[in-house]
Amino acid sequence: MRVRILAVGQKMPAWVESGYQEYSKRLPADFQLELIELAPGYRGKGADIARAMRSEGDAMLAAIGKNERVIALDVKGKPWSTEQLASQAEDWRMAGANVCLLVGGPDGLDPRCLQRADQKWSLSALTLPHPLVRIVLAEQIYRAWTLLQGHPYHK
Ligand SMILES: C[S@@+](CC[C@H](N)C(=O)[O-])C[C@H]1O[C@@H](n2cnc3c(N)ncnc32)[C@H](O)[C@@H]1O
Repeated sequence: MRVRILAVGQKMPAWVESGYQEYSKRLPADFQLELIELAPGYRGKGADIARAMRSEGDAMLAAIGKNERVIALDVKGKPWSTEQLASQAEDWRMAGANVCLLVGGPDGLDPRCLQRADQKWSLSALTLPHPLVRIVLAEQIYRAWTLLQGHPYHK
């Protein structure tokens, strides 16, 4: 089974890279977690934010695999407990499904990406900075995997 994170934002600071790696590297080969970083739209002087989000949306929609289950990370989505995430992951594994998780940039996800999603997942009622979201995802996916394995990490 493969889970891909499609996230807006490249050239992240070292703490983001190492936070993400800290958890993603713990997962075994048969539960792959892959991070695809997408270029942010232009937000410099005179930027048109709607246009920046459209270009991020174009890249994200093009990167979604043909048969992937698409889950948008959205503060207004449905909250899942770690147990619910583990149960979802088990369903995905049993169905042989590949999954992609969409993480927006500073201004959120392009509305077309939210429409394209099969499910919308909220990590919290708090709005998190987009670099932190990929780390939280890696940790929660690792935690869900340990729960399925009966590993003592999850208490
Ligand atoms: C800085 S947030 C964007 C905030 C923007 N105002 C919005 O409403 O989406 C960047 C991205 O991180 C993800 N994100 C931030 N907080 C989240 C949360 N609590 N639950 C799920 N995803 C979240 C979403 O994918 C969002 O598009």
